[in-house]
Amino acid sequence: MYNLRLGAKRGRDEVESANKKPKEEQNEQLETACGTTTDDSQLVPVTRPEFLKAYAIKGMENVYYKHNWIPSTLAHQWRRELNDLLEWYRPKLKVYGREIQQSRKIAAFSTNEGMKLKYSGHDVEMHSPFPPLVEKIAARLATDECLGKEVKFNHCMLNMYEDGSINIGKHSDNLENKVIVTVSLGAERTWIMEEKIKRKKDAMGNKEKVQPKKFKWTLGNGSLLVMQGDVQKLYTHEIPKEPKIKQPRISITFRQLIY
Ligand SMILES: O=C(O)CCC(=O)C(=O)O
Ligand SMILES: [Fe+2]
Repeated sequence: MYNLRLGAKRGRDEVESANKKPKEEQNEQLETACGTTTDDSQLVPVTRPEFLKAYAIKGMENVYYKHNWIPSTLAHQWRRELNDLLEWYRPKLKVYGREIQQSRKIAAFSTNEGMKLKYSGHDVEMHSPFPPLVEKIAARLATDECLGKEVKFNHCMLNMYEDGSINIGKHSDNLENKVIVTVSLGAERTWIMEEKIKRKKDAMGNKEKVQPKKFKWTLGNGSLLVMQGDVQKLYTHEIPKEPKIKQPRISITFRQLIY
């Protein structure tokens, strides 16, 4: 079980400043997938009891975190190699009719050529198949020692954080992402998940004050995070800016996308 820092004071400041996020981040959840295949029989969640038991995040369901999945030297090596991919680019998002360039570079891949993905008015540049190293990492995830052989991914999105000035604002991913497995490579970054709550109004029409539960921990170099089930419906997640961090991080988010 990984040790969490819940609702720490420093976290609060970070969450508040992350809330004043640039407009480019605001609509990140408005992602739509389309294509021709909806055969999701191949898309099964992680069920391996040993993994689920050992790495469950306390206080949440369907979120799992393994801090030392691979040795840190290997993680650095993978990051350097992925850094040289030719598919990295900065998406141009349309927000309230204006075009804004996202500060975070991404690279997107699918196993099937027909997969199309859109977010914030932007058609994601999708490449197929997965690059050899990404394929190798996916195969290492899908073993009996890790997630289990049956856990396959049809899409992955890589994110590049050159340093702590690059963040990802508070968002949830589309529910069509049945499973998201994130491999973190490089600089350690803070990860915050926050419960989504619908605040009721009182007789005067004022919204009730409720403190959403927050979960916050560090995503280590070579770590593994799994989100599945209802997680996107129940929680937001974000990686705030951390100006003191000067080192780069790349995340690979392996996904099972129904499209
Ligand atoms: O970089 C990460 O670990 C998270 C990225 C993320 O939330 C996303 O791509 O939707
Ligand atoms: Fe996300």
